[in-house]
Amino acid sequence: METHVVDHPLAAALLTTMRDERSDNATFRTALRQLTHMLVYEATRDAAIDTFEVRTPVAVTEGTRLARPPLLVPVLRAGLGMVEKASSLIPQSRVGFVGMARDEETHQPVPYMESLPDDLSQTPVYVLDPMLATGGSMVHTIELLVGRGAAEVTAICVVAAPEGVAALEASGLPVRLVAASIDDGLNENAFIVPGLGDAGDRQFGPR
Ligand SMILES: O=P(O)(O)OC[C@H]1O[C@H](OP(=O)(O)OP(=O)(O)O)[C@H](O)[C@@H]1O
Ligand SMILES: O=c1cc[nH]c(=O)[nH]1
Ligand SMILES: [Mg+2]
Repeated sequence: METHVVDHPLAAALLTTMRDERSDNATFRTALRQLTHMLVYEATRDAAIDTFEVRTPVAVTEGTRLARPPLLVPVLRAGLGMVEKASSLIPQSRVGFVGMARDEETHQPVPYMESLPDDLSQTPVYVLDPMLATGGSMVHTIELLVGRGAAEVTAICVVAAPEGVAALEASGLPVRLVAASIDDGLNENAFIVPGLGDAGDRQFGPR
C-alpha cells in the first residue's frame, strides 16, 4: 500500500498542538482544520488535471482544474472537523457521510449512518478521519465504498498506528494512506500512543 507521511515543520507544529492535552476544543479544531489543508494538499499532488483556456487581463493562457474531483467522506464524528477545509480546497468535490463509533469493550466499529452516492465507479474517494487505530473503522468504511464501485480510495488521517496501517494493507482494498504521523502503537484500550486522545471528544466533547 502506498503510504505518504507528511513530514513538514508546519505540519509537525500543528500536530503538536493537537497532541497537547492543554489545547481546548476550539484550539484543537483550528489545528485540525489547518493540518487538513496540508494533508489534502499532499493527497492531491499527483491528481490528474484538465487544461482549458483562460484570459488574464493581459493575455490568453492555459488554465488547469482537477480532472476528477474526489468525493469527500468524513467519518463521523471526528472526520467532520476535516470536511469544511477539504471541500473549500476542492470546491467541485461532493460530500458523502459515514457515521461510526467504536464499541468501548470490543473496539469494533458500530456503524450508525451512511449517506453515499450509489455509483462510485468513476469517482476517486477521500475518506477523512483523524485517527487510524486498529483500522477497523477505516476498513469498514472502505468496504462500504467498494461495495458501491469505488476503485480508488485515499485515507486521509492525522495519526495512524502501525496496527491500523497493517490492517489496511492486509485488507487488500484499493487504498493509499496520507497521514501526518505513524505513531508508536496502541495501548490496552486500543488508543494510539502517544496519539492525541479521542479525536471526537477533543473537538465536540464526550459523547
Ligand atoms: O481504527 P479504529 O480502532 O477503528 O479507531 C478509529 C476510530 O475511532 C475514532 O472514532 P470514535 O469511534 O471514537 O467515534 P467519534 O468520532 O464519534 O468519537 C476515530 O475517529 C476513528 O473513526
Ligand atoms: O487514539 C484513538 C483511537 C481511536 N480513536 C480516537 O479518537 N483516538
Ligand atoms: Mg471518539
